[in-house]
Amino acid sequence: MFETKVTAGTFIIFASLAFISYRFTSLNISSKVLSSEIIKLVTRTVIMFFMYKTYKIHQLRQKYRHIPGPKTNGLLGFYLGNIPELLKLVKHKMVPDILTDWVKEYGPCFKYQILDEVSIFTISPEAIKEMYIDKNFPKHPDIYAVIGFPYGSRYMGTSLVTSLDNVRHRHRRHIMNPAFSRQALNSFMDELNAKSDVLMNKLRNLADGKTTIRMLDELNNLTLDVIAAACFGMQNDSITKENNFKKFVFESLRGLNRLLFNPTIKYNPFEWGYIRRYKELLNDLRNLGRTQINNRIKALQDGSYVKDDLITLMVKNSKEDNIDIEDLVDDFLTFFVAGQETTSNMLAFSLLELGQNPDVLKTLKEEVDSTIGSKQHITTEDLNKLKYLESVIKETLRKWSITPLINRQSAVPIKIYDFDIPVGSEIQVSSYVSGRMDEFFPNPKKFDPERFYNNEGKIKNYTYFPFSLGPRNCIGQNFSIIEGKICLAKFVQILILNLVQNFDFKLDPNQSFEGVQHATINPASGTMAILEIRK
Ligand code: HEM
Repeated sequence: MFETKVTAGTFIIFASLAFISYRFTSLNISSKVLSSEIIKLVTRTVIMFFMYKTYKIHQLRQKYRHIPGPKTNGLLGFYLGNIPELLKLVKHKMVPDILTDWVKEYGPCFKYQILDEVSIFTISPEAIKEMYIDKNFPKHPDIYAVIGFPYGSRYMGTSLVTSLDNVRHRHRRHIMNPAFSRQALNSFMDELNAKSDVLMNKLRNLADGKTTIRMLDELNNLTLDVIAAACFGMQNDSITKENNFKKFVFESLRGLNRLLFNPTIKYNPFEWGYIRRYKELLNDLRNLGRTQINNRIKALQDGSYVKDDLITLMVKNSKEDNIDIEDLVDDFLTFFVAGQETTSNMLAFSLLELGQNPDVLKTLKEEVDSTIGSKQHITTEDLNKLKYLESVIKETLRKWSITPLINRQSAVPIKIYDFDIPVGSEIQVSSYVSGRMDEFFPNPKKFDPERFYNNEGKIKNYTYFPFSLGPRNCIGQNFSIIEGKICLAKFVQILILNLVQNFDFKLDPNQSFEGVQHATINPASGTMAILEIRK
């Protein structure tokens, strides 16, 4: 949002300067007169721009004055909105924690202002249903334009996540859905087991009761390899080796996070070198994606054996759907951005909670021992029986919903509680915030998987939506739950027949047990754990 404003302002000033210089150069006027005239015109342009903005902000504030929200402070607050207090607050808290506090202070539907934009935030289950399911409001352009084209370079482009056109989205989603069907998920079980085994083997060598392991790093490698193999038929082995693909994916996410949290970075000349390198990196990453897609196109043309996986579906349907290779690269990258870090953070938070809640860990181990014992290849049937494990994962996503915020733009007028919401408003919701409301989840700071265990009717609808809702919900949600269950089951499992055993673990007490916000919410210290072979 902020970024768009700065870009528009800069553009207007540069365009005026270019126009003025052109006019005077063509009239052949002396440089002294030219500079004083330029100064006058620039001053007039700036004043007019400023007056125009003042009028627009005044109108905007009038439009939303009936909705409560944090007050803005004086004249500066009129123009900047709530930026000054937000900048103070984010030093100590994540944005979703600030929003949680604001719900308590201003009620379940409130507004806040950032420059000349007002955002509405709500936890209303009825409004969430209306926006995400009944009316399927489109995504709001601000944030998705940045993640589609960070620093003006194509990254996720106009992919399944970033597409603002619901009709186009429906079409593409329809093509990709079969790659995540029940049958398809069954076919991933070999890869999921195999990749988790590689990680467990690596961890066994580090499980000496002394070495502190940053679990998030290890889990990041696992989730990268799993998506690469299951969706795109790539065998990278990032768990045990460094490789360019891993480097490019992780670096590209880091650059995106920097931009999201500091939109002014691209106006800082000291950062231009970094931005140039970042753009080259995106280019290299897209080249790798393009090669992968071209290989599959060729294999299909040659009649070679190919798996009926996501990349095959994408390629096969691209011709008739008028999708070009760059669109395919957008989606290729999107699956890594959307599915890799999210799942590894979910797993790292699960371990962080299990390490702090020994009773939960004990119950989980008992379930894993009694359900799969020392079986090494976990099947779908095994997973279906691991209900407590599933509750552990669901509760992790309640307390630590990985996506901090999602938003929609109201396409028609709606009412949230007693407030009329004007058409075109940006409306934000957050499963993190709803998940921390006492009225929906009593004692919300407590990690309690029982909330989800045999949970028929226990959870109020539309108060828990870590994978979003409706036609634009997460296509990979079942995939990530299965992946999480296999990985956690193997982590705590005792394997007797092969004489290899997995882990007991304790958390390094000298770490933060809080979250930190990037594009996703991560455990602040990355879940530092010391492993021992399970006795
Ligand atoms: C714990 C893990 C995950 C969480 C918490 C999560 C969360 C979400 C959320 C909240 C959205 C909606 C985003 C929005 O409205 O902007 C989303 C969309 C999406 N996710 Fe996930 N996700 C996870 C795992 C995955 C995995 C494993 C994959 C792929 C293998 C994946 C692929 C996608 C895609 C492609 C979309 C866009 C769907 C569409 O608009 O049709 N996600 N995810």
